[in-house]
Amino acid sequence: MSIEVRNLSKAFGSFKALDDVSLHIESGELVALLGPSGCGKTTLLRIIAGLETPDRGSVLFAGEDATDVHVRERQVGFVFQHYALFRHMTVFENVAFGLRVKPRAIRPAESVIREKVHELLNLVQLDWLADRYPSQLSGGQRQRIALARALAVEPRVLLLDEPFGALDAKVRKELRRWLRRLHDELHVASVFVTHDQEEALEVADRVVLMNAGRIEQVGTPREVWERPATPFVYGFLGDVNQFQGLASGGVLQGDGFSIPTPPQYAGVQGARATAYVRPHEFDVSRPQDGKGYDGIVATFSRAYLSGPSAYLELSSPGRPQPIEVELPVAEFQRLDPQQGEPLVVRPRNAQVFLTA
Ligand SMILES: Nc1ncnc2c1ncn2[C@@H]1O[C@H](COP(=O)(O)OP(=O)(O)OP(=O)(O)O)[C@@H](O)[C@H]1O
Repeated sequence: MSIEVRNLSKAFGSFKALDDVSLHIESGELVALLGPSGCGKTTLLRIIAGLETPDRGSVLFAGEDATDVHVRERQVGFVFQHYALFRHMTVFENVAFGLRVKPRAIRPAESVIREKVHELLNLVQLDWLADRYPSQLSGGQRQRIALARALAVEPRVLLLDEPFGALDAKVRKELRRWLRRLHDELHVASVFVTHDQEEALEVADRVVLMNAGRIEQVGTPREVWERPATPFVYGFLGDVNQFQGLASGGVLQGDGFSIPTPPQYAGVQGARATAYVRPHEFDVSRPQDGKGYDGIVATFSRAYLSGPSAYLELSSPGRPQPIEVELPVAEFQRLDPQQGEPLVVRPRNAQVFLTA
């Protein structure tokens, strides 16, 4: 079932937690809400769930207005980071809970409940833990049981708020791949909140980048990574170097470099602009005596190797931040820079935004 939110706004006192947010999520899509702490991700999820009422705007499920539908009738399944299982109930009883509390008229027979719970426990691959209590499970197992419990009532949409946030990095990685496979089997619309960009880019069909109550960009992981729409998205998704300059006639002229500006800035004359360059988007060489060079002269300070890459830090006069460069290890070894040595770095690729 598809989810649509239209022009949602929500304020807490004078603080705008959501400011005119619109979004469409297709049935079968797994969408990540990604952004820094406090940007409104959870508020958006809670409004979709029906746990929070918007000041303005509407929520539609399968094209029908659900804004005033009570949380119990929305058929949403949700899993929160600290959504504790019932401690006094076994795993089996936890998963069965949502079915057992249904009104008598629509409550399934005991035999149907048993079958359904075992089916769900098999789905999350933990049927062998049915008789245990939550305190006898690992954190990852608890989250998978919480998910099984959310799925028991056959939700039309699945909402997950940092479901793996409290777990260590290795377990998180396993669980998010597992979530992807599970989502593909279930084919519901799923929305999960995260502030971990790697998690969002790896798992989601589309990523919604949020900042200060607004959506900055919506796109596939590749689109948002390769073509960030705003400086905020650039800075949020991975490391990036910034270079100030003046944009005129289709070119950003900076200190020692020039970079073409996007077509929409072709007519701009003498506007202040910033170029965003990822660490792997530089060529690095030694300045050659007597020749002019096209590039930024910077002093090599240090480097470390990690996997196939070398990460270099260079300083340049007038720049408070070092320039961060990533080179293939073999190239770094060929160059073999010495500490304090001047090098020339040249952006191969950059995205330019006018500076407000
Ligand atoms: N019930 C509330 N009363 C007052 N302020 C609230 C309430 N709920 C949320 N806020 C504020 O609204 C803003 C958005 O909160 P929200 O929980 O949606 O952010 P988030 O992006 O999910 O953040 P995090 O990643 O830290 O969970 C925050 O500044 C928060 O303090």
